[in-house]
Amino acid sequence: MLRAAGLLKSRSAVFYRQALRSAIPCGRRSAATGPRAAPRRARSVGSGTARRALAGASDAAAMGERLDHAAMMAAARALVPPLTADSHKGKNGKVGVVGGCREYAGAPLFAALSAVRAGADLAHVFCTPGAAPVIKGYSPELIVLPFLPDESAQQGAPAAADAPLAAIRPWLGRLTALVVGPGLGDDPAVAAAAAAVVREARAAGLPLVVDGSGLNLVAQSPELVRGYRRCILTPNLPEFGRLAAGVGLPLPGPIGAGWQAHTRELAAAFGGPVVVSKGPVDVISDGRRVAVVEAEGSLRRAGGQGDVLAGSIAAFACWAFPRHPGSGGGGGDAAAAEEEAAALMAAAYGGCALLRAASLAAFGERGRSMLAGDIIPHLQGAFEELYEGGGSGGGGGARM
Ligand SMILES: NC(=O)C1=CN([C@@H]2O[C@H](COP(=O)(O)OP(=O)(O)OC[C@H]3O[C@@H](n4cnc5c(N)ncnc54)[C@H](OP(=O)(O)O)[C@@H]3O)[C@@H](O)[C@H]2O)[C@@H](O)CC1
Ligand SMILES: Nc1ncnc2c1ncn2[C@@H]1O[C@H](COP(=O)(O)OP(=O)(O)OP(=O)(O)O)[C@@H](O)[C@H]1O
Repeated sequence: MLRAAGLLKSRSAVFYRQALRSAIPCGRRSAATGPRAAPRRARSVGSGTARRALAGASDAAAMGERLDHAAMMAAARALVPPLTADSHKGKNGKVGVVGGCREYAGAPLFAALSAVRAGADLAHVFCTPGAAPVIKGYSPELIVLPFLPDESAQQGAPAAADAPLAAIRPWLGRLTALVVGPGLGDDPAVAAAAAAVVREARAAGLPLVVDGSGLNLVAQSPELVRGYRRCILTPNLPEFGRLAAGVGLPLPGPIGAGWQAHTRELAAAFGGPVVVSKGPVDVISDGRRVAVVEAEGSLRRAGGQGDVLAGSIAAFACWAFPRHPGSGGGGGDAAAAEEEAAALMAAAYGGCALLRAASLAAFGERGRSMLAGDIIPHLQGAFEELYEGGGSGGGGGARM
């Protein structure tokens, strides 16, 4: 048993190291790290395919100031708070997740657990009553607050927002980042409540990560986040298309990675938020600059990986704005705006690189059976390897 555990551990460590090497874009790898030391397993050799598929998306670099990988990783690393003996509970981040309904209880669970596994101290899930027992039953770690409207109650959308907001409002002031959308679903009353929470969070300057169904809200009402600098939108390709339609940005041809080449334009159309366009590579832009996360990840496309990413980014967002002073709104000091945008880009990049490294390790262990939940135990080793200079290699066989 112990031997088996040790074996798993050392095998995981190999994958973290592979992930670290592949986190360095191909063109720079030989200069920075020399040739790959370890042979790659047959099932994790997809990066060439991915990069070919991505030919269009990487052109995004030509459409804005391209930020360097090493600089982005250094910026992400600089956000990570040291673990110190005088720290108190909450100092390293309190993440809220607005999401979870009867259909989708897994998405907020993945996001919230990933946030705490990435290093935030506390995670709260604001969900519907139908989702709460499932989430709570799965993890005693999470603070589960069933304050979103009951989907079965058929309330009118506008009126329904008042009571949920009143219940959630006192908690918002304690949070350091908020994820909106994983598993939120499309019930109008739930959507209205979530929109009200976004407005309130924005008014308080709370960093937001908007994902999943939350992006549908933003596509329908772009003004919710337009001009808000402390916001990261994390669309997959269909969500990217809906956001583009929402702000009147034309996209060429059918859905595909080529759309990612328009990430900078989409971010510019929102005029504040950072956009993370997920796909074969992750393209990140604040509307001016572009960073492309090309690290190898998993070949599995099991559902929920975006939720793990949203939670991971939220942990970095907590560290980017520890006490969220200021408004994060438009106008004001240009230097402060620049600094906020850079911090948010670094948070997004840090989360994307982490998710890819942990996915690669989970894929190495589970192959075709890999699920989103298998990634979460690997956040530890991936994090240590990428951001703390040498990992435990842990994760194999651990629980979420
Ligand atoms: N366990 C849970 O609780 C989980 C809950 N989740 C939550 O569910 C909610 C709705 O999310 P969603 O995944 O159903 O909606 P969306 O992302 O619009 O996909 C719709 C369809 O678009 C397609 N498609 C997708 N990607 C594509 C691509 N790259 N390129 C091309 N096509 C692509 C694909 O359709 P297909 O092409 O296969 O017919 C896909 O089925 C949301 O709140 C989310 O957080 C999830 O997090 C999963 C785990
Ligand atoms: N074609 C791809 N090739 C390689 N990696 C990918 C590809 N598509 C997605 N990924 C990886 O998966 C991550 C999540 O992207 P995905 O498109 O699965 O999000 P999502 O659909 O929002 O997820 P969820 O199932 O949680 O809703 C990306 O950040 C990237 O690391």
